[in-house]
Amino acid sequence: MKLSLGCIADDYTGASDLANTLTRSGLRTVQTIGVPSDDLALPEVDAVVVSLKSRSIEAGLAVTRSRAAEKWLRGRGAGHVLFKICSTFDSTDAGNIGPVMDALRADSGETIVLVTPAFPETGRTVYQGNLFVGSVPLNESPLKDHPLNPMHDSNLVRVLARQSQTKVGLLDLATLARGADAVRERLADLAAKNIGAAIVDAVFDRDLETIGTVALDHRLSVGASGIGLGLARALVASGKVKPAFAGAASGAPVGGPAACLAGSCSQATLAQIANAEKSMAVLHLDPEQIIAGPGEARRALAWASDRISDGPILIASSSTPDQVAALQSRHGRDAAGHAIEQAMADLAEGLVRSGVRRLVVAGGETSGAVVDRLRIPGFLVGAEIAAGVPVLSAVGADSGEMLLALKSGNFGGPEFFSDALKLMR
Ligand SMILES: Nc1ncnc2c1ncn2[C@@H]1O[C@H](COP(=O)(O)OP(=O)(O)O)[C@@H](O)[C@H]1O
Ligand SMILES: O=C(O)[C@@H](O)C(=O)COP(=O)(O)O
Repeated sequence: MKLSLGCIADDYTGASDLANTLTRSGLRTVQTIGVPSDDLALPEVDAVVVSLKSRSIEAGLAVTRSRAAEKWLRGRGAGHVLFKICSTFDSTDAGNIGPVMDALRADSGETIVLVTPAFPETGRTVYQGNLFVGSVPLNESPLKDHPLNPMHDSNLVRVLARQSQTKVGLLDLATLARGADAVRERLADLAAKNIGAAIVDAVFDRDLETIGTVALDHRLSVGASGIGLGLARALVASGKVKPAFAGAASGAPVGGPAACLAGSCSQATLAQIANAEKSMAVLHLDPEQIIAGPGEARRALAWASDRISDGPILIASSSTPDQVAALQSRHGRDAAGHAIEQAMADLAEGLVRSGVRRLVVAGGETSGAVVDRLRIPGFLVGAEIAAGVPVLSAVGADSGEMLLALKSGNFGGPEFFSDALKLMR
C-alpha cells in the first residue's frame, strides 16, 4: 500500500471529520487509533488518518507522538502529511499546534508550511488571518468558554506566533484569488524572509482547492477538514488518485441496543441534549459526584440497564459555562476534565458489556477516552450524519462489529442524536 496522503489528527472526532471529508472527496480512507500495529489488517486505501489524543496533553508528548505517526505515514509512501487541528484552532499559548508543526516541519525538511483551519461548510472562515465562527470572530464565539482551551484571540498569525519557534506570516485572500501561481510566488517571498509558516485566508471551497493544489508541492500542511478537501480534490484533479465511491462502509445492520454519551459542554451539544429529551430517556450526571468517586457511574449504569431494552438512552455530564467554571474552580480544570472523561469511558465499557453495539459520543476529548477504553484500533467511514460527522464502523474491535459516531462538540444540527441513530442501524 502506497499512501497518496498521510494525516495526523490531534483528536478522534477531528480525525473522523477529516476521514469523512476525504472519503466524500473520493479518497479511500481509513481512520486508525494511534499508530497502527503491524498486524492490523488495513484495506487498500489512498489516505490514512492517524488519530492521536494530543490536543490538550503536554506539548513534548504531543510532539513525540506526532513524530511517530509521521514516520509511520512516510514509511507507507505518504509524500504529503496533513497535521489536522481543530477548525476553531483549539490550543493554548503553551501549544500544541506550534510545537507539533515546528517538529514535523524540521523532520520533513519543509521551508514553509501552509496553515488554515478554514472549513466553510461548518462556518469556519479565515480573512486577514482572523478566524470567524459563523458571523463572529473566534474570540466572541462560544469557544471563548471552552472547558479546556478557551480561545480569546481571533488573529491566528498572533496565536500561532505565540506557540511556534518560527516566524509566522499571512497569505491573504486577495493573493489567493489570483490563483495558484500567485500563491506560490507569495510563499517564496515569505520563505525568503525566513518565515516558516503562513496562515492562509480561505472563505469558500474554491479557495481551499487553490490551497490544496499548492500544498501538494510541499511535504507538510496544517489545518482542518477544509484543507483536507482541497488536498483530496487536488489529488483527484491531478490524476494521482482515482476517485472512489463514498461511504463504502455502510454494510449490514448491526442492531442491538443504542446509547449516547455527551461530555461536550458546547452550546451546540447543550441544545442537542435538550432536544433529545423529546425522543429518548436522558440522564444528567452530577459532575461533583463523578469527581467524588465511581458511585455516580455505577448509578448511571443501573439506570441504563433498566431502560436500554425499551429504546435508545442518553447520559450527559454536560453543563453550562458558569457551572463548568464553578466546578473547575473547586477541582482544577485538568482534574475535573480527566475525572469526567474517565467516568464516560467507564460508562461506555459498561454499556458495551451489556450489549450496546451502536454508540454516539459527543465531545472530542470524551470520544478519545471512550474509544481508548473500548480498545478500538480503527474505523471505516460510512454515511454522513451531519457536516463533519460520519457513521464509523469499527475495525478489529474486541467487541466485534460496532457502529460509532464521534461528534465534535460544535457540530451537528439540533436533532443530532436522533439523526445519528436513524443512520446507525
Ligand atoms: N460538567 C462539566 N464540568 C466541567 N468539565 C466537564 C463537564 N462535563 C464534561 N467536562 C469536560 O469538558 C471537556 C469537554 O471537551 P470535549 O469532550 O473535547 O468536548 P468538545 O468537543 O466540546 O471540545 C472534557 O474534558 C470533559 O470531561
Ligand atoms: O475541525 C473541527 O472543528 C473538528 O474536526 C474538531 O477537531 C473538533 O474538536 P472537538 O470539538 O474537541 O470535538
